[in-house]
Amino acid sequence: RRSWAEPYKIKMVEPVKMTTRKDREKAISEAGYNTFLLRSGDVYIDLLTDSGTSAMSDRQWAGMMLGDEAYAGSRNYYNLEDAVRQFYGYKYLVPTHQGRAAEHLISKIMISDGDVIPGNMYFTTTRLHQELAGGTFADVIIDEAHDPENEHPFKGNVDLQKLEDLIKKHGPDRMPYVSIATAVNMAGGQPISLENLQQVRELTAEYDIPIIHDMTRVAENAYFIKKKEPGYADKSVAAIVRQICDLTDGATMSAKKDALVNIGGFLAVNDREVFEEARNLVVVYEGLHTYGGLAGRDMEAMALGIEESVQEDHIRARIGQVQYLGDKLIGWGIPVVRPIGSHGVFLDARKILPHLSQDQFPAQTLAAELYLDAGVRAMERGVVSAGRNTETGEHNYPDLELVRLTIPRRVYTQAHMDVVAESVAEVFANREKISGLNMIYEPKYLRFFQARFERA
Ligand SMILES: CC1=C(O)/C(=C\N=C(/C)C(=O)O)C(COP(=O)(O)O)=CN1
Repeated sequence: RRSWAEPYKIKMVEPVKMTTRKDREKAISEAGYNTFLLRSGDVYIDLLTDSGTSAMSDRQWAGMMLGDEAYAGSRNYYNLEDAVRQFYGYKYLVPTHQGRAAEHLISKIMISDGDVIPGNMYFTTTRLHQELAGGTFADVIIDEAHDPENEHPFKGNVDLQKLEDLIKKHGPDRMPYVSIATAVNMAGGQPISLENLQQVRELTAEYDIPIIHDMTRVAENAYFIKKKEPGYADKSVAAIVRQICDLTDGATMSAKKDALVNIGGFLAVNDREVFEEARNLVVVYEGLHTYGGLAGRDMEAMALGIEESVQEDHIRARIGQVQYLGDKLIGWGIPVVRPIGSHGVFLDARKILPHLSQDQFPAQTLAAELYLDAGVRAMERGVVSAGRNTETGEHNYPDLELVRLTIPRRVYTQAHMDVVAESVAEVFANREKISGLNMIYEPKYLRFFQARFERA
C-alpha cells in the first residue's frame, strides 16, 4: 500500500486547457516573464502557490450552503471560534479576509517606530507589515536554513544565541514580539522542532517577550515533528498542533493554506487587551468583528477545513505527494532544497543556472523556462521576492535563489507530478542554453507579484 495514497476519491473535475509551445511563448512574453501575470487559462499544471488553490471537501461545499449571512453575530462565526479554540487553543478570534490582513492588524497594534521583530526567516507580507508599522525584521533562523543542500531535519529552528544577542542589543522594550513561523515558507517549507520552540519560549519568557505564531502551515510542521522528532511518533498531528500553539501567545493564519479554503484568515490571541484593540481595528479595515471581510459561508468552510487539516490520513497523503515529487527530482540529480519541505519542492536556481548572476534573475528565468516547456506554473522565490533593502535601496541578495513548485492540497494526481518532474528534467537538460532577464517594470511594494521582465 502506497503510504501516501489519498484518503478520498474525486467527485467533480475541472477541465484544464492543454496549450502548445507557441501559445506559451506568446503568453509568457505578454506576462512580462512573470508567472504571476499569466492567465490561469494558459496554465496546464498550476504550482504557483498552495494559497487558496486547494480543493474543498464535500462537507466544506455543504457548509457553503449553511452560510448565515446576518451582518452581525453569524452562526458561522461562532462555529469558527469553536474550531479555533478546539484545534488551536487560542482564546480570542478576529476573522480577517486572509493572512496579510491579520499581519496588518497585529503589526499596527504591537509594533512602534524603531522596534525590532526577530523571526525565523522573513516572509514577504509579514515583513512588509512589520516595516509599515515602523519595525525592522531581524532574521534569527539557524544558518543551516540558508544552505539549500544542508539536510538538517528542522531548518526552521531559531538560533537561540542570535536571538539572545538581539534581545541584549536592543532591549526587550524594543522587541514587541518574536515572530515564529511553522513550516518556514521561504526556507523551503522547513519545520521548527518542538524542542527548539520550547527553548525559544523559555528564553523569551525570561524577558516577558510574547511569541506571535504564523500558523499558516502548522499541520504540516506538526507532521514533520511526528515523523522526525524523537518522542512524538505516537502522538496525533492534532495533539502536536495544540502543543505548538500552546507555546505561543497568539497567531496570524492564512486559512488559504492548511485550512483548505479559497479565502479566509484570522488573528487569534490570548491577551484580552490585544484582542479588544484588534476587534476594534478590524471594523476599520476588514468588516464587523464577527465576519472580518468574509461571508458567513466562508467562515463555515474554514471551520470545517481546520478540522480536516489535522486528520492523519489527509496530512500524510498531502506530505507524501510533495515527497514523491521531491524524491523523483533528487533521484534524477536535479538540485532542490533538502530536506523536502511541507508544501512544495524548491528548485535551486543558483545551482541549476550558475552562469547567471542574481542581477540576471535566475529564479525568475527558470520559472519562465519551466512554464514554456510544458505549461507548469511555478513561483520565483529569490532576489525578486527578496525586494530591496529599505536603507540602501539595493536589491536584497538572498542565499536562497529558488523556484517553488507549490503543490495545492487534494488537487493534482500522481500523473501530474510525473509530468512536472519530466518537464523539470527537460529544462535541466537544456540549462546551458538559458539566458537571463532584465527587469523593466518594478512596483514599490512586493515587486514579485507585478514586476515585468524581458529577455536580456
Ligand atoms: C507563511 C505565510 C504565507 O505563506 C502567506 C502567503 N503565502 C503565499 C501567498 C504563498 O504563495 O506562499 C501569508 C499571507 O497570507 P495571505 O496570502 O494574505 O492569505 C502569511 N504567512
